[in-house]
Amino acid sequence: MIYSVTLNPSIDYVIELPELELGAVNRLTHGVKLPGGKGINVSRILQTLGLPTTAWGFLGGFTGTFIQDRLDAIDMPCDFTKTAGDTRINVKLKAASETELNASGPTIDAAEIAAFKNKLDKLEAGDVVVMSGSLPKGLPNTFYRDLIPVIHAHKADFVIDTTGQALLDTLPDHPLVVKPNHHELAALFGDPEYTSTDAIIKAGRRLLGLGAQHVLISMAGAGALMIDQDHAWHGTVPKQPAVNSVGAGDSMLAGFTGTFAQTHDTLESFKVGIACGSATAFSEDLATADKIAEVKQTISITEV
Ligand SMILES: Nc1ncnc2c1ncn2[C@@H]1O[C@H](COP(=O)(O)OP(=O)(O)OP(=O)(O)O)[C@@H](O)[C@H]1O
Ligand SMILES: O=P(O)(O)OC[C@@]1(O)O[C@H](CO)[C@@H](O)[C@@H]1O
Repeated sequence: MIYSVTLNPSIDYVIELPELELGAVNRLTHGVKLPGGKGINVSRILQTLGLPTTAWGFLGGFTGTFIQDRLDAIDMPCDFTKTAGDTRINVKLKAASETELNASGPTIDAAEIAAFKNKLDKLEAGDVVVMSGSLPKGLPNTFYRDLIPVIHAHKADFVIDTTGQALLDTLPDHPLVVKPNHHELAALFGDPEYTSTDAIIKAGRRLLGLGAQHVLISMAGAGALMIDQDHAWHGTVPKQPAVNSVGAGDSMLAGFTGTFAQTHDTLESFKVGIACGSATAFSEDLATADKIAEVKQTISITEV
């Protein structure tokens, strides 16, 4: 089972207009409300792939009810902890360029935190916990890290989608996979933007040396790299107009983690990860199974 943890879910209100004029009344040409938050996106893709998943996190208020209803409608297994505050609404504005307005979310109180932590008792050996997204108010910055000993005590693996020092701090605990994009990787080691694949691979190997089990480096339209103890591979992505960047990284992480948990086949997991990421980039919402299968056919992987 793969459990996703979304401590700060959101309704993603995706709106479109030809051009945004600040200080004026703007009329939308299109608007859609989606259940969002990085972990929820991970679980949605896992479910699309037919892989077992359960979504954990906090939901509250009318916005929380909306998300729960939308997930129930697709038969997503969920076990959210109820919060007194309203789950946030994030605005994803598509005009000449994409702008995201992410709210801070409700404050979580001590009783709600304790109720959430009790869920971890359900973990079994071989499960994976994917923790991603921002922390709502009320939770300490160490919240994700503090869950790791509990996850390990159940002989389960973990993934934390984070960046910077928070990412480095998790490495000694051997995350199943880390997924920086190439800009985040450069920033991590205080380097300027990398200009060669070799330099990116070298930096990726440093993350392996520090404890990551797999390093997945996404490079948007330039494809992705996968590095493990024995190999480094580059995967191409197909050329199609990208219509959506929201959730592409989550989709990639879901594709890799879910496939690896089932098969322990790094190469196949890498391929599925790229297919899920790119299929979402080419779709208005998260990728469908058909789109993932179509995109997967076009990916080629080479050892580098
Ligand atoms: N323009 C694109 N064309 C094809 N595939 C893309 C494009 N943008 C993203 N992808 C796919 O999605 C994956 C993740 O994208 P990206 O490198 O932007 O990660 P990220 O920065 O974590 O994304 P996010 O915007 O979700 O935070 C890429 O490796 C690729 O497979
Ligand atoms: O504010 P956070 O928690 O960092 O990110 C939240 C978010 O932007 O991430 C997802 C895409 O990755 C969206 O569904 C959601 O709105």
